[in-house]
Amino acid sequence: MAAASGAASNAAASTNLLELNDIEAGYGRAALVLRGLTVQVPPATVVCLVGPNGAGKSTVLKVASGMLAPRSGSILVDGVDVTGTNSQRMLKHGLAHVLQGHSVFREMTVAENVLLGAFTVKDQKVIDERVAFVQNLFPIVGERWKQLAGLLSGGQQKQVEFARSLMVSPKVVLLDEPSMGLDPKTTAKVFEQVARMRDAGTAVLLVEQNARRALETADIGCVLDLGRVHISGPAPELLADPTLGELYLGGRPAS
Ligand SMILES: Nc1ncnc2c1ncn2[C@@H]1O[C@H](COP(=O)(O)OP(=O)(O)OP(=O)(O)O)[C@@H](O)[C@H]1O
Repeated sequence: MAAASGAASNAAASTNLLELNDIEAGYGRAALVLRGLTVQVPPATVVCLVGPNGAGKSTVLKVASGMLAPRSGSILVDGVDVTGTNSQRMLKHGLAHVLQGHSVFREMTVAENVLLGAFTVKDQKVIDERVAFVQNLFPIVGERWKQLAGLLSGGQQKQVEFARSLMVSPKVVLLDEPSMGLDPKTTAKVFEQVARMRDAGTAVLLVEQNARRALETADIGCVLDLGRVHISGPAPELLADPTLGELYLGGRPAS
C-alpha cells in the first residue's frame, strides 16, 4: 500500500488508460477542492475512490469527464494528453460518465435510452454489434428492450445507464455512486454488473459512499482526503487495514 501516491503507481505510463496527474481543481472563486491529486486507471481494472463526504470524489469524475477544467495538472487518456478538453470531446476520447442518481428517461423505452449512447456512432452494423454486446452483458436490457424504462426497478434502470455508457465503446467508464438509493440486495447486484463490465474489458473509475462494498468489487482503492490521494493500493489490502477501516470505511474489518 502506498501513502500519498496514485493508484497503480508502479504501472508504466503507457499501460494506463486514464491518468490524472497532480490535478488542482475547484469551483469558481472558492477554495481548491482537488489539491495535487494523482490517480491512474489501468486497462480492465476497477479503481475505486473512497473518502469522507466533501473529499472531492465526484469532483475527480467531473474533471476526468471534462465537465470541470482543472486549474493545473494533466489528464492523459491512453497516453494522449487531453487536458482542457470539453465533455463532448472527452466522450470521443473514450471517457463515459454515468452520473450520480438516476438518469434514465422514464417515458422512453429501454431501447431508446440505450441507443442515445450511440448518438456519435454512424455505422448501423457497429450499433447492432454494440446492442448485442450490452444485451448479452446485461440480460435485463434485452428482455425489457421495448418497454418504458420508467417501469423498471432502480437496479434495472442502473443497468440501462451502464448499457448506454458502453454504446460508445469507452476506454474508461466513470461511475458516480451507482448504489445511491438502492437497497442492499440491489446494490450487491449493481456491483456484480460493475465487475462484469470490468471482466468484459472495460476499465472503471468508481466513486462510492458504500466504501466497504465497493472495495470488495474494486481491484485498486484510493482513499481521498483533503483533495488528494491519501493512500492507495490493492483493494483487499485497504479492506484488511484496521486503521483505514476505522477512519474511512465505517469500522474495523469483520474478523
Ligand atoms: N457545483 C459545485 N459548485 C460549488 N461547489 C461545489 C460544487 N460541487 C461540489 N462542490 C463542493 O466541492 C467539495 C467536494 O464535493 P464533491 O461532491 O466532489 O465531494 P464528494 O467527496 O463526492 O462528497 P460526497 O461523498 O458527499 O458526495 C464540497 O465542498 C462541495 O460543496
